[in-house]
Amino acid sequence: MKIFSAQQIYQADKSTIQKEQIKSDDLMERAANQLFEWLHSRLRGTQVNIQLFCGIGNNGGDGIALARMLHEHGYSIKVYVVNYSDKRSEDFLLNLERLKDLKVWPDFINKESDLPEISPNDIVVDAIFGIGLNRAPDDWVGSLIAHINNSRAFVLSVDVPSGLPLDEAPWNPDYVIQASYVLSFQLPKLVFFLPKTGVYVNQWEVLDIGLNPDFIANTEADFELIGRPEVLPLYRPRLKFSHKGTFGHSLIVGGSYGKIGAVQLASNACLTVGSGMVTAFIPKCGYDALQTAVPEVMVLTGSRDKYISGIEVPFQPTVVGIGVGIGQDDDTVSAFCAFLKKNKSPMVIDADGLNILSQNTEMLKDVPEMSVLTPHPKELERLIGYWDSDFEKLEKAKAFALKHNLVIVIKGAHTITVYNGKGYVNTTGNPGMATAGSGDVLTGIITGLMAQGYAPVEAAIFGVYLHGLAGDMGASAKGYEALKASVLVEHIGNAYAELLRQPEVEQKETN
Ligand SMILES: NC(=O)C1=CN([C@@H]2O[C@H](COP(=O)(O)OP(=O)(O)OC[C@H]3O[C@@H](n4cnc5c(N)ncnc54)[C@H](O)[C@@H]3O)[C@@H](O)[C@H]2O)[C@@H](O)CC1
Ligand SMILES: Nc1ncnc2c1ncn2[C@@H]1O[C@H](COP(=O)(O)OP(=O)(O)O)[C@@H](O)[C@H]1O
Ligand SMILES: [K+]
Repeated sequence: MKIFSAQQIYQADKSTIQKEQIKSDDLMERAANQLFEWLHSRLRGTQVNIQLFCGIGNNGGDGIALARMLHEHGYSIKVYVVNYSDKRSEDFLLNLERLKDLKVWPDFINKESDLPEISPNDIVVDAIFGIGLNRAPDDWVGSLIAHINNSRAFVLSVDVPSGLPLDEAPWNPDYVIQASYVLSFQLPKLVFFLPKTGVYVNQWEVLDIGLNPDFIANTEADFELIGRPEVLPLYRPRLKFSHKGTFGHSLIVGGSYGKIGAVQLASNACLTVGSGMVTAFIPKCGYDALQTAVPEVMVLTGSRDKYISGIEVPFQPTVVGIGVGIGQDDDTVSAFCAFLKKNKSPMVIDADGLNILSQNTEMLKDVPEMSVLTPHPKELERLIGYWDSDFEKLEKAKAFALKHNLVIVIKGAHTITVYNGKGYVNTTGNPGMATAGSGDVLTGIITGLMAQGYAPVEAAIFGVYLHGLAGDMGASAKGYEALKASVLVEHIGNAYAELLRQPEVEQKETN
């Protein structure tokens, strides 16, 4: 699903109005109808107090129109107009008149007003600011927002949590609605998925208000949300007469004394995701352990006992995954540097492999184009420098990826794969995956997919999704706390099965 900027959403609104020859308040009516249906189908007339806080723009207009529909269906409502500006939108004013026609009189909240009482049992509808927010809310509006947040009521935000700008960090983190649920129009917003702004969104859902589908299809978006529909077409089915050579020979280079497990996890994941063959290159100390732990993986060792030195392999791997548990010993840095100069295979680079690159930036020119780098935020910062906001982070990562023609996988709750000026936002995974070694598993997965012929950016997008799905299935079986990285590997097969599962309706039809 595409993720549009605020500007693109306004253009989509405009093109819909033109194409369908409707008025902008018709679109607002549609939006409010969708909001109403969502709420009504859940409440089914339950007598709960619904307090609607409406701004004076179109987001407020949505709230006022929703208030009318709730009132007409007998709900107990209280409407407040948050009067933060005298530049009221036409559709807001139109809907305010329609509400007054029903003899519903909103209270106006101004600078001087007392904050209304909100019970934890109330439902709050937050329609103060939408995507038009372009400067810091006044302090009195911020205080109202903080008051709503402190009420412990269920807060339903219209389109976006009020106070959250779409393209920069909030001016004051306390002046943003902490939404229990966000009903967002047509397309999800990038801020829902970024670490600093996603915290304001507990749950979200998109409401289809029928914006011009041609416009959406033909407009290039900087970001895309990656769910099952986006991932399924990337899957490469296995053919009957294929053999292990068809699915590539992966080389995993890594490990050091005390960190051989990282290679075990990565090579096991690489094999489990379907690489035809996997060879691990490790320091001598790990030989017995790795051969015992994963007998299917072939093992080569360097000349030193505890660290990798002189990476010599007697074959040309299809793909190389390098860096997990590798450390930063001087010999290892030299070995990595020499290996980069002679290596001809595409690469996946992780962990200390990335840290070595950050400290020896001249090595970057030898990294094969289209390689996949998989940094967590700290590793990314070492690579591209400090950022002030998630938005700056993404811009810098995009520029770095473009400059070196690389794929960068920024790991996190919503891992974002950046390539060729675009960002692909993952939707699978859970906090149980915040555990040692889960990144090593991802390195193995992406390497193993590239070995099977997935293009690097596809391997990254598909791999991140599958890794998260394995995490979700692992968490269902074990719970968050007990989810270890090895459990992720165990669930790779289930994740494939889940991805390829026929939807239930189709199954019924074929039975
Ligand atoms: N345009 C359309 O056709 C549709 C718009 N819809 C709604 O319209 C919203 C956007 O509406 P608007 O563009 O009116 O913007 P908002 O309702 O988000 O904001 C209202 C206005 O306040 C001003 N403003 C921004 N920051 C402020 C601040 N800190 N203090 C005081 N004033 C400030 C801006 O000039 C802005 O236009 C969407 O989020 C959505 O809820 C929906 O009704 C669907 C259809
Ligand atoms: N809260 C979370 N929700 C979803 N996925 C997470 C979360 N925390 C971590 N992950 C995932 O777990 C992996 C952690 O990788 P990394 O930080 O490299 O760990 P390690 O170095 O221990 O292997 C990443 O793929 C990341 O996306
Ligand atoms: K809102």
